[in-house]
Order: sequence, then structure tokens, then C-alpha cells
Amino acid sequence: MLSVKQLNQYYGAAHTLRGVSLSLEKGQCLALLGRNGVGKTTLLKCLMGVLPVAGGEVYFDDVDITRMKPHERARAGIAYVPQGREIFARLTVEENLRMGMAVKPGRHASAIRQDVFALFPVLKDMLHRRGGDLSGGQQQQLAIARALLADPKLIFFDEPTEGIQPSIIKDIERVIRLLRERGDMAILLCEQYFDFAHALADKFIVLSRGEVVAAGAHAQMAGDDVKRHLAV
Ligand SMILES: Nc1ncnc2c1ncn2[C@@H]1O[C@H](COP(=O)(O)OP(=O)(O)OP(=O)(O)O)[C@@H](O)[C@H]1O
Repeated sequence: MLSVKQLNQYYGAAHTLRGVSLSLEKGQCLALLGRNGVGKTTLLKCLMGVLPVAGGEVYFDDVDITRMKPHERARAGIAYVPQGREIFARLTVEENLRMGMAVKPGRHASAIRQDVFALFPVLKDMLHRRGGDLSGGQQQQLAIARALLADPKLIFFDEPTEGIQPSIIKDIERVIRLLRERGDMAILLCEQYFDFAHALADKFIVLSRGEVVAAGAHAQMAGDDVKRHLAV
């Protein structure tokens, strides 16, 4: 479903991504691991088309999307839950959710699907609150719900546990597991919290200074060569 070949990216003279390759199939969850500043967010932004790449190729469902614009990728079925959530603070929860639906033409006028409220009941209770008045955990849930309303085939999560209280981390883990078990979506989960990623991932890659330094299946994930790249 997603195939990334030899991706390179620079911020000015800084070579931020160095020949990154990965692949991800429908129904799989790939954990993207690595310390602060190794290039995880940069990689997700390149895959979403928010940042241009200097070299390499990105294929989504066998289509070369390397130069496609972000909104075209969203329409093709790629959704992004950014680090820091980036919800609209002055819009209500309902308006934020409708932003997710706007990806598909004509969809904004229809009702918000109930399955989203089944995943995150708290959002139904808070429909008319402003996004900025929600707690960090609730905002994270809102950001995930907004992404799901675009009916993605591939979803990127950028550190969804960052700054979130443990009880809500459990809720988010439950939702990501459910999405994985549904089998109709591919998930790229960028995380520094190893246990969370380990609980969900079918396979992993580890980035260090913009390079893939380890990769493997779930069974190899708890090995020392992975932890070595994550320990502070
Ligand atoms: N807009 C930018 N301009 C220049 N350098 C940047 C920019 N954004 C990030 N960088 C640098 O690129 C490198 C990779 O950053 P990136 O945010 O992708 O890392 P990360 O692995 O996602 O880290 P974090 O966990 O802190 O989000 C870092 O050295 C960072 O300082």
C-alpha cells in the first residue's frame, strides 16, 4: 500500500533524511521509532507532501505520489494526525470534525458518522465546546476522529501519546488496535514511548540521524539493538 524508496530531504545544508526506505501493507501497523530530532516528523511531513523531498520515491497503491500536493494525498486516502494535534482552537468540536469531512466533496453537509462517537464518546458530549477548551487528551481524540472522518486507507500518527495522561493513552491504544484489527487500513505510528508502539506494531523501523538503523518484525522489536537507539 505504501512504498518509500531512498527518500532524501534537506533543511538548507542539513541532510535530515538519508536514503529512508520502508514499506507498509493494508492491515499492518508500522512503528517508526527514534529519539527526539532524528527526523520522524520530517519523514511524515514528506510522506504527506507538506515538505518537498530532494530525492527518492513514494508510492501509494502503486501510484507515484512523490510530487503530489497534500490535499491530493488526503483525497487519495492518506490522513495525518500531527504532533501537537493542530486542532482549531476557536472552532467547536463539531466544526473541527466537519473539517475532516471536507476532504471529500459534498460530504460536509451530511451528518457526522456515529461510529466516530462510538470510538470517542467524550466528543459527543462536547460537540459544542470550543476545541481550545478541551484537555490535551480530548484534543488528541478529536484530532484522530477528524482524520478518521476522511475515510483514510493509510493514516499517520505523530507521537499520539505525547503529553497525554495514562488513562487516555489507554483509550487511544484501544482505538488504534481496533483500526488495525479492522484490517482495511495501514497505520504508520511514530512514537518515542516504546511500550505503546510495541503493543500495536506488526513491524518497526528505527531512525537515527535521518537514517534507518534497524528494522524488523514485532518479534525483534524488544531487542537490545532497538532499545539502544531509544534510550536517552
Ligand atoms: N523547519 C526546520 N528547519 C530546519 N531544521 C529543522 C526544521 N524542522 C526540524 N528541523 C531539524 O531537523 C531534524 C529532524 O527534526 P524532526 O522534527 O523531524 O525530528 P523528530 O524525530 O520528529 O523529533 P521530535 O520527536 O522532537 O518531533 C532536527 O535536527 C530538527 O532540529
